[in-house]
Amino acid sequence: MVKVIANNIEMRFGERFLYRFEHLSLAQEQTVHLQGDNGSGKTTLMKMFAGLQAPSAGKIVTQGFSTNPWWRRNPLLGKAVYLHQHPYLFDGTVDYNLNYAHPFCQLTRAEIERRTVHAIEMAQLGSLLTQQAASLSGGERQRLAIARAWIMRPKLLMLDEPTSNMDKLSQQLVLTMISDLKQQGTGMLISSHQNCSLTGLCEQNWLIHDNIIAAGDAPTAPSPFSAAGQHQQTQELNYVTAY
Ligand SMILES: Nc1ncnc2c1ncn2[C@@H]1O[C@H](COP(=O)(O)OP(=O)(O)OP(=O)(O)O)[C@@H](O)[C@H]1O
Repeated sequence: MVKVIANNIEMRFGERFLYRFEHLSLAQEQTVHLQGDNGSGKTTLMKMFAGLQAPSAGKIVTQGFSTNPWWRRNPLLGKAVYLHQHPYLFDGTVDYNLNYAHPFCQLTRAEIERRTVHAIEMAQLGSLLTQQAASLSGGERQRLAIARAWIMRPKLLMLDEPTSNMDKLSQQLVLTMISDLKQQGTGMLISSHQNCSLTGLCEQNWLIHDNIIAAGDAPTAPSPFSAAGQHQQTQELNYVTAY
């Protein structure tokens, strides 16, 4: 079981103090909704859990990942996938972007090919395969980035505002891919300001407020596939920080 554990963390950028917390961890088979106002530090937290940003103080350790190659100093890089709200796509076609990650997948060639065909279907990218990725709409870019991640079947996935700017159809397609990854055991940290189509999948909630991060169970939600999937947060949160 793969796990990232953050202990006694403090995060600031110069004079800008974001938060302190004692302990938070993200493991496979765990799905967390990360909430907070603009600028509260959601992206920063996800980057820390993906090994892309070092905390100002404290320690982030990992469990269960394969040994790190000598040339990669950070044990998290390349193992936990972070998807930005405006995902980075490579110059080239949609097809090229879908195939780009193949050499980094720890799956057999046949399995990768099978998953690629399935991802194209799920994200409805079939008619866009020869189109330049740079010319895709915002929603199509997100679908492509999530399809690319789905093919790799990461152990941990950070999704930064994954459904912002998406219409209902794109949200539904992304929901199908993310639900599928959840069933396959991928641990996920999903950020959004409000409840969205994906938050019904989360069993935990981390809320950034007043420079602390409160962790608690997410309220029981109706199926995210139903029209009433966008539920209200009502449950009280347990504060895990004590500063
Ligand atoms: N590399 C950096 N250098 C300086 N300040 C930064 C850096 N990265 C982020 N910040 C600042 O830290 C704060 C938190 O940024 P972050 O992007 O994590 O917030 P967020 O909760 O994801 O915001 P939003 O909901 O608007 O996307 C912001 O005030 C931002 O300007």
